[in-house]
Amino acid sequence: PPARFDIVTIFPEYLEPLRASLLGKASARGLVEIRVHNLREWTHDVHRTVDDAPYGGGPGMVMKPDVWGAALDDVCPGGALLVVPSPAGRPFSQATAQRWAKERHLVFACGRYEGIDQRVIDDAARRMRVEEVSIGDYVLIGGEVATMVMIESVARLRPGVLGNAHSHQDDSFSDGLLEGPSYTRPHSWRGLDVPEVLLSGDHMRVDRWRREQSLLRTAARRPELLESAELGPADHALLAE
Ligand SMILES: Nc1ccccc1-c1cnco1
Repeated sequence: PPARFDIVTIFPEYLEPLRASLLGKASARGLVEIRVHNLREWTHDVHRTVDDAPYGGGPGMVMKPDVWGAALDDVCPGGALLVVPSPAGRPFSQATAQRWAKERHLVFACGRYEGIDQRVIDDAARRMRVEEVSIGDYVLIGGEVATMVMIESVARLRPGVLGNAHSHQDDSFSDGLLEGPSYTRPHSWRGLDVPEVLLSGDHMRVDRWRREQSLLRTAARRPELLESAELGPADHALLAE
């Protein structure tokens, strides 16, 4: 049965890229089902108002509870998992993607930066699971781009979506270290040569070199990952150099 992704947004055109390329093909093949809903369909007034000034004052606008409540009543049957992208959310990670890949039905509520009236989330939590999630510590205009990031990382884990090209150990994060440098032909390009170890045909040597590159890159760019990675004595010796 296809995994279903429903997205509620005031910028439906923002989600068009999900119809293109890989995910477009996957949905054409019935592996996933992506449906985009325009929040304004649930507005009550002639101006199709979706937000209003915040109680307590302050900058920006807050999205109206009655409009969102009507939309989620229609879009979220019982049993769906409601995802609310938010800068104040719990951090999204590959572990989150793995967990969500098991879900039949995910609904994404795309709100603006100042947020959605809290009662929408409190009311939804009475009848479904709700997760407020951040994709990183930077400010976006709304939740649409975060939603595309999360849908891509979840959909690619669904069987058949990536064809057999999908490497099952998950890229950079399989052993907790960053992926090192990659090379392909030609072996010399603009005066830059591929490290000769990779042309040696000595697989033990190649594997060891790749491990060293991952360790050095992780130490340089993401030292905090080293604490949770499984390092052997050779790894510690290299990092102590
Ligand atoms: N900045 C935002 C504004 C609106 C909705 C989500 C976000 C967000 C999600 N992850 C980081 O930021």
